[in-house]
Amino acid sequence: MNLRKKYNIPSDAVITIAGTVGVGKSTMTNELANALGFRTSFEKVDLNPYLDKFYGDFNRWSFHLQVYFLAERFKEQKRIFEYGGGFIQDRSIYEDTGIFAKMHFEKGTMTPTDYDTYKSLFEAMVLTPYFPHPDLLIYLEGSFEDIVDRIKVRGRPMEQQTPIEYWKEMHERYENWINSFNACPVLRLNINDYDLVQDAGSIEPIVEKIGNFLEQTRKLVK
Ligand SMILES: Nc1ncnc2c1ncn2[C@@H]1O[C@H](COP(=O)(O)OP(=O)(O)O)[C@@H](O)[C@H]1O
Ligand SMILES: Nc1ncnc2c1ncn2[C@H]1C[C@H](O)[C@@H](COP(=O)(O)O)O1
Repeated sequence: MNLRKKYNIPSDAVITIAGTVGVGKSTMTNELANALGFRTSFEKVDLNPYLDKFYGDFNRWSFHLQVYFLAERFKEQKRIFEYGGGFIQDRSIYEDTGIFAKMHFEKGTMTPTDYDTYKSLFEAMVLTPYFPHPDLLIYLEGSFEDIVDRIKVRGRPMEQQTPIEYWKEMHERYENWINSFNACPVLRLNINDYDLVQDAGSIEPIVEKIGNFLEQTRKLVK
């Protein structure tokens, strides 16, 4: 039986997968979309013209990269809106501003003027009808050691050359960020509690959790 129907997940739901670099968002996006018969919305890392340059020189490229990501996510958001939902989205727009832009500004690798410009652009774009909040944000969490191992195994060259302190800082910021995030309902999943790579069957308990969670949030809204 179709897992979406079995667990009563609306066909127009929009579910965003959040979490630090390497935690397993893309893998989860693919598996969940397959299980639910949903479309996917991915970050296109290979086609990003700034990402490599950014890792080589944060000061020079952080503003360009944030503006590029913002434009890409806005286009994706519009696509999701036009299809009428039924999407799994790899990373939320909230992380761009709440984690990345903020971190680069606070560490001094984005100037205050650039950060202000970015924030006003973000606010102007997000406050449009194309930006309904997702029905659910799934937050993937795990130990710093496990996540760094995954970054190493995946082996993107630009990420291998990045000092480990960068990933540590990001891991800590994510924990703080999610604890105060309230733009939409959040379901937290620990990466030690499932294994989508070795065990294909581990997606069903996750879908069941999502179904139960959405049902609870529907009751709260009524
Ligand atoms: N459940 C899992 N168990 C083991 N390895 C995983 C799991 N999920 C993802 N991985 C591996 O971890 C690495 C990062 O996963 P990915 O989905 O690309 O993360 P993200 O999109 O969050 O950066 C990949 O090499 C992927 O195969
Ligand atoms: N908003 C962003 N600013 C800087 N870097 C970013 C941003 N969004 C994604 N990234 C980087 C981090 C990774 O190197 C790649 C892809 O992210 P992943 O978590 O592996 O999907 O882009």
